[in-house]
Amino acid sequence: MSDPVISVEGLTKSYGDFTLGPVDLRIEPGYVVAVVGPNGSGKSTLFRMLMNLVRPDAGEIRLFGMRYPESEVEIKRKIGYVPERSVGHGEMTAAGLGSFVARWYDTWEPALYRDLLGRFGIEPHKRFRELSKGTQRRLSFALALATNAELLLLDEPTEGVDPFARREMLEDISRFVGDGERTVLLATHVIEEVRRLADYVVFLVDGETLGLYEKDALLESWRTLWVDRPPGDSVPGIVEVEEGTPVRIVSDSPAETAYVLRELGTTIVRTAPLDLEEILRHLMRPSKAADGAR
Ligand SMILES: Nc1ncnc2c1ncn2[C@@H]1O[C@H](COP(=O)(O)OP(=O)(O)OP(=O)(O)O)[C@@H](O)[C@H]1O
Repeated sequence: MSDPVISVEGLTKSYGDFTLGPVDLRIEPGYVVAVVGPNGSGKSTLFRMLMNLVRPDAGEIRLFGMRYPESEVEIKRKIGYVPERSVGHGEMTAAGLGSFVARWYDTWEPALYRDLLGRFGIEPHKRFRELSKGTQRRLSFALALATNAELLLLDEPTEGVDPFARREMLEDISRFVGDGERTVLLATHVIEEVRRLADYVVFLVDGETLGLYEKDALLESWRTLWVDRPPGDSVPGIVEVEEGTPVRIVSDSPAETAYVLRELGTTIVRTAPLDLEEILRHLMRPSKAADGAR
């Protein structure tokens, strides 16, 4: 069996009151995995540890079956990284940055880099600091993509980018993973990115992971049901009830919920899938409640 691209076990990192983890994660090649969580939930900290820019307090990271620090160079040559903030690029031009990054990667694609700069409207001889924030973001993205590396670690790559440019970037990511062999870990707040790109979703809330979900299975497993009367406490799977005519129910086990409702003589007027945004809101809720109870 081939090594997972990313394998993380018992990974923790604390900053004062904040603790990330323990995080356990196993990502096989060929998938796009979205890391979703509110501000300050630990997404960038996780990415920095995967890049060995921050040292974990405990736990183990393996990338392509290799470990830091002994295999740092081999690992980094297989990763294209868009950090949350690009540091030290200010005085360099897009052309200069391209030449600099190209030296590190056998897989660097100069034609793809030129094409991306052209499409993004980035003049090769302009300095990084002279570009708008969104354009700087797109340049960082172009640098990561043109590495043609096996793994992309994208930490909110479209932050500050306008909606048209964002759509183009999502298409670029889709093309990148097109052959099914490359892997992408993408931190994002943008539900559209999860919907359009992700095979799996990892939720991070206040440093805790809520597990790895298969996106399509997640979308299938939640439904809204409209019924002719309030459901009562004995009905399984109910996550939310909204009074009205009809009554609106959110269920995370719709088959069981519907079965018991029918047994009780309740009429189900209509059912519909739940959109991803609402599923995320429900999933993130229990951890908040547990926090409040502590
Ligand atoms: N170098 C550091 N020193 C002290 N605290 C830090 C440091 N880096 C991160 N933190 C803290 O760790 C927590 C998680 O931050 P992190 O940047 O990983 O979250 P995030 O999920 O990426 O947030 P956002 O969505 O806002 O980018 C925050 O409370 C942050 O203040």
